[in-house]
Amino acid sequence: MEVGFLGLGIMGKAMSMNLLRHGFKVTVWNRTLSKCDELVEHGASIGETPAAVIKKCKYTIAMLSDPSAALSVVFDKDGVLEQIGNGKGYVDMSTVDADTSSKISEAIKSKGGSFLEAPVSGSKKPAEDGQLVILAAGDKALYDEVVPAFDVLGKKSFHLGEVGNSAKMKLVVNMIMGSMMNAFSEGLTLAGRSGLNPSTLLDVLDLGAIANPMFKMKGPSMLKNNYSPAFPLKHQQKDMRLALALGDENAVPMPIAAAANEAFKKARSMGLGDLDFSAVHETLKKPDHSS
Ligand SMILES: NC(=O)C1=CN([C@@H]2O[C@H](COP(=O)(O)OP(=O)(O)OC[C@H]3O[C@@H](n4cnc5c(N)ncnc54)[C@H](OP(=O)(O)O)[C@@H]3O)[C@@H](O)[C@H]2O)C=CC1
Ligand SMILES: O=CC(=O)O
Repeated sequence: MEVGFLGLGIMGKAMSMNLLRHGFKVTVWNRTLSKCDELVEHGASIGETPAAVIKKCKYTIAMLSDPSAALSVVFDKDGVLEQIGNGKGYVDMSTVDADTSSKISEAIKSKGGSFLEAPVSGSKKPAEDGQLVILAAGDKALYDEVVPAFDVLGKKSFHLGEVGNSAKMKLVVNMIMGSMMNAFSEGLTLAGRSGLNPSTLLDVLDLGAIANPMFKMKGPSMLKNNYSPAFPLKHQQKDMRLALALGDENAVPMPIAAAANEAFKKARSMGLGDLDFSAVHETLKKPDHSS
């Protein structure tokens, strides 16, 4: 199967590498074109523009940072819309809001193409290991056609109905995750400041009802102040912001998510946006008055 891939950030690189490893022919494009080189070494071809990739491939996947990137790659000059048409499918796996996804869907369909939104749960490691959870919605025939690619990228795929449903599902999931990360950071900090060993807290948490892979994976590196990015904090804050807007639309009070969003904003203001989202832990540390 031949696929195009737009966006080779943390996720896109891992996902397209995975497709190559499983025998897919992959044509890649990235805004910073030099990031294509490593994929080319592993057998990928390069498309000079999103339009060139769409022209070449029957199916194209996108994995871009945010709504503005997702829209730009479709609507701007040399974008997806210039070459999409009958018989071509576009699958946007970026995390965006339902409105953005619907705009893209309508534009693609108006040109005769078919569209799926398919954001994913799971981070850098699950992307490398083909263990993502794929939340697809939109054209069911396209979904059925790209299942072989989803089977390589993920451990489970859902088709959630009409476009917008997957965007919403993904935002709900990440709203919960961002709130949990803040509670976890506060717990680690409180343990340390009140004279407990935070490592022992990790062991205790892992044995009880609130044990989860995120605490287990992130806890030890957070205690070492290691925030090497798997899921960049700026993207988690974008997801909190979009989830809060969804809450606003639906008149759902979300005081915990709102507080978590403020903490992620504070972290961004401290210059931590490109680090892992667990770096929100740093917002709780005492200022250093030593200098
Ligand atoms: N990392 C993770 O754990 C997960 C991330 N996600 C979601 O997946 C998406 C990608 O995340 P991730 O790979 O981590 O992000 P990165 O920041 O690593 O990569 C972002 C990608 O978007 C591209 N991009 C940004 N702005 C534009 C633009 N205006 N036009 C064209 N391309 C642009 C970047 O290109 P360039 O290289 O030129 O900057 C890069 O390819 C996000 O929506 C994120 O929320 C979902 C699940 C897990
Ligand atoms: O969106 C991030 C994730 O880990 O899922």
